[in-house]
Amino acid sequence: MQVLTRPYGALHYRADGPADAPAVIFANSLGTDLRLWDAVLPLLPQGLRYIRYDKQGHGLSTLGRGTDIIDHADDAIALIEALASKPVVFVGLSIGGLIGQTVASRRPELVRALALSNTAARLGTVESWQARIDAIAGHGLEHIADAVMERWFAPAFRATPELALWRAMLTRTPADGYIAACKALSRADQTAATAALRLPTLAIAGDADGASPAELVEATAALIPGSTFHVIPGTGHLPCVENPAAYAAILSPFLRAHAHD
Ligand SMILES: O=C(O)CC1=CCC(=O)O1
Repeated sequence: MQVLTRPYGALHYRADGPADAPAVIFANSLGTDLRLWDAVLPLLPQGLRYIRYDKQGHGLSTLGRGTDIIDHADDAIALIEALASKPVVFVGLSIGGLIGQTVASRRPELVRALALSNTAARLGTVESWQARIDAIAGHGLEHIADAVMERWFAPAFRATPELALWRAMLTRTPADGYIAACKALSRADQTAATAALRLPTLAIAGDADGASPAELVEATAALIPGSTFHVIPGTGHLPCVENPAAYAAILSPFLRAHAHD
């Protein structure tokens, strides 16, 4: 078990690949843990150091404050500083993408390239996040789980037995950790900061994504000059789970082009 000590507690991470290799860090979405990347990692280029972690208040990581996107960016910065000797490629999905945008704008010297998956510079509204917080505070995560599955996955994947595992991952997320991240999402607006980013950027969307529709992902990518944008057909919010081969086919050339000096 790999752990980074933080001022508020412990961050659970996993690093695979040679310790001295160029590093790629993965930040996952609301209600998921680092297993989000299990299916796609074996399909990515060998010889890189792949670092993934449970956001604070998710998976095995303890919760600090976590109600501001900067709290989460500070965790990612601490991981990069502890584990990587050179700038990393940052791959962020959904809130993980907002964390990546925040790290790239606050500490540009740490990020050499950015992969923005199923994310945007702003996700949802203050009202929609408050409604979700109220629902969970009143009835728990089970109450919202079916609606979340409809945003996470396209109908074909929702018909598979694997759906139950992802639903369990969501409902087992600590409610306080989930609510803290919802508060961070409700406040986060990276639009101006992301428009000032100048680094190689790849954006990935799913055409059945009910949380960050493809047009929204494309609009965020368009803020960064030179970015490229890809849609994976037949996938929802978590295409690295639904179609890892297609996801790796898009991400791998980007890593080969940008992970090395
Ligand atoms: O749960 C959802 O609606 C999907 C999602 C929104 C932000 C995030 O990280 O996941």
